[in-house]
Amino acid sequence: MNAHTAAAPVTVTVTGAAGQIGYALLFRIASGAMLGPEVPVKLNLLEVPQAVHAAEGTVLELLDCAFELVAGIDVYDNPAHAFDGASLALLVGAKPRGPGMERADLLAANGGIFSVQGRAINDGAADDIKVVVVGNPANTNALITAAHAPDIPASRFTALTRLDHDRAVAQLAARTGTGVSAVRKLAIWGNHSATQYPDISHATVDGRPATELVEQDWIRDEFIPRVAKRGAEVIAVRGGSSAASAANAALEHMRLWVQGTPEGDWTSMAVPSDGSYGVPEGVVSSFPVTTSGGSYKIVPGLEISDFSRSRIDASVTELQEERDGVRALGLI
Ligand SMILES: NC(=O)c1ccc[n+]([C@@H]2O[C@H](COP(=O)([O-])OP(=O)(O)OC[C@H]3O[C@@H](n4cnc5c(N)ncnc54)[C@H](O)[C@@H]3O)[C@@H](O)[C@H]2O)c1
Ligand SMILES: O=C(O)C[C@H](O)C(=O)O
Repeated sequence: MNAHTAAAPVTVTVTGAAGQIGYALLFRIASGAMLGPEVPVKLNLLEVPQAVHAAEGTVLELLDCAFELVAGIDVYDNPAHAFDGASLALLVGAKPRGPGMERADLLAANGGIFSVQGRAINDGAADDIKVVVVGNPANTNALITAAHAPDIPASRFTALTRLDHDRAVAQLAARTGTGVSAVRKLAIWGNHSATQYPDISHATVDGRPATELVEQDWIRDEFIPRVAKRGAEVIAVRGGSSAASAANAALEHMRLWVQGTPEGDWTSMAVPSDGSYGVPEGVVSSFPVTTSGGSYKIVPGLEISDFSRSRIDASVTELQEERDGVRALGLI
């Protein structure tokens, strides 16, 4: 089957389309890297009015690629129009963190964006809508978005921690002198922030337990902080927040959610907790998940060591504080 005989196009809404991540993301979605080579896409791009012109410039380039799978592209500055009929929504548009800023600084600045978009998704998106929030603070922004979409199951509102997952895979592969494809069953728990817990307790490298291949000191003193603070490292070295790697991770998050995780592996997604692993229900926390048939499932029954418990609890406490913060601001 080729693009011309395939099913109806899937409407994909991308916010922040004129930004750095948007520029690294849109061409790959349009090429079929997210939904596969047989699924046409209709792209709805949302921007603030002052950036619509720049987004239209990106559209010119998208058209110049002559991607066979693109069934149409529209640019909007009105969320109600941009989310109309959307099956997939990648909420990227937000103000990024600059040097020296913590994510908490962004809560008030970005929170308002997500309440408006949640309402628009509630009112106009397709029944099968799946949402990933990329804009920071991503977990709490997903919480805000879901809170304003009461007619849609909260489980459809997720946040991006696949970037942290990929960073952790790359660090573990480098340390063990293997390729990234040898690494399985890594997990990111908690918040997409410096408190996150990249966990290799259950990971394997070429089928061997990762914990037998690396030292505990390295895990605690190098691996965890390196992964958890990688966003700040990129900002310091690059002079701007990660863009192409974030776009790649957002695409992978959606690709795996729609197409399923491979047998014998997991991904990490921040999802509204169902109470698993003692994470209070409703808190949007990262977990190891498997996906199949367009649904995800938190990996059940993992043994959690005392060390892991304290790391997970610390990050979840931060998420609860963020939730209290946005509640105090009237955003949920
Ligand atoms: N979760 C992650 O792993 C991760 C990784 C990297 C970056 N981020 C976050 O992603 C976000 C975007 O980063 P970027 O580098 O692309 O930033 P950017 O400043 O280059 O682009 C952001 C774009 O969003 C647009 N925008 C702002 N408000 C909007 C709104 N209400 N509706 C639609 N568009 C809006 C801006 O006009 C801008 O074009 C930031 O919040 C950044 O911190 C998250
Ligand atoms: O850390 C940031 O502010 C950007 C992003 O969330 C990242 O992890 O690279």
